[in-house]
Amino acid sequence: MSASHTRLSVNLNAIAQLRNRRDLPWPSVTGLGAVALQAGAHGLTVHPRPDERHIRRTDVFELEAMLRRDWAGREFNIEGYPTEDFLALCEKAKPEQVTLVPDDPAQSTSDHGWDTIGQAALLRPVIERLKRQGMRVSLFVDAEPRFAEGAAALGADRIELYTGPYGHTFDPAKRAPLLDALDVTAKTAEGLGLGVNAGHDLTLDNLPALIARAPSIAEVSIGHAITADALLYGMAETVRRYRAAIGDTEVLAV
Ligand SMILES: CC(=O)[C@@H](O)[C@H](O)COP(=O)(O)O
Ligand SMILES: NCC(=O)COP(=O)(O)O
Repeated sequence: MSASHTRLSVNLNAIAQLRNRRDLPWPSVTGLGAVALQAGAHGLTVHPRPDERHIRRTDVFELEAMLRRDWAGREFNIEGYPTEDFLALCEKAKPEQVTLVPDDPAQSTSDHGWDTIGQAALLRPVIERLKRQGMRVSLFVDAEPRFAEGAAALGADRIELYTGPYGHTFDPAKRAPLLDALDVTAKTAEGLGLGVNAGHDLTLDNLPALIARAPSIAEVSIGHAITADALLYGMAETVRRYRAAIGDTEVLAV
């Protein structure tokens, strides 16, 4: 199998949510992040929401310090809605990538992408502000080519394809048109010079068909299913299984 283009970023939200059940420091967000990196995850992703239901500001800075200290070459990806607080957090943590997500604070999870055309006035100055400070900017979008076109016009570096509808579909026949939409949006983005990430409800079951259809996807960020599988197989073995599912055979320095 030829080396994959796709890399895995492990989202630690669910680990943090489990930790927050008690006033105790375990399961350790940094500890399990380190296990994931040791097993070859290309990076770590967090989505610090305003209510700190899972990832806390303190987690962000502990992870940033650990990555900078111990994991040269691995990436930190911070996701969130561009409030002033969120932008200030990113400017302090300086992750390699910021993924902007149009979530309302009351949402239970991310369930749609940006209207990169209708919300251009909000997004453009934010993208410029983050890029000026050396952070790569990715915009979370639904699988519609027009949103990739809007992201390119705004000067974003990447899009992240919202794969929730695909992840919620288990019938291969019903998955086909969803894969078509993801593929055409990815190809539209690439044709405009954008990188393509993907995420939300990706699993060991649905990843191979997605990567086979859109092999140019640069990064998949996965948290919910990886955490569920880690309860069965352990984090290290789970990361190895997800890397195999995306065809990532790169030998990384540890
Ligand atoms: C943007 C996205 O789809 C996910 O990365 C998001 O982080 C999920 O958030 P919760 O973990 O809070 O459901
Ligand atoms: N951007 C998607 C992500 O980071 C994790 O989403 P999920 O795997 O928890 O659904």
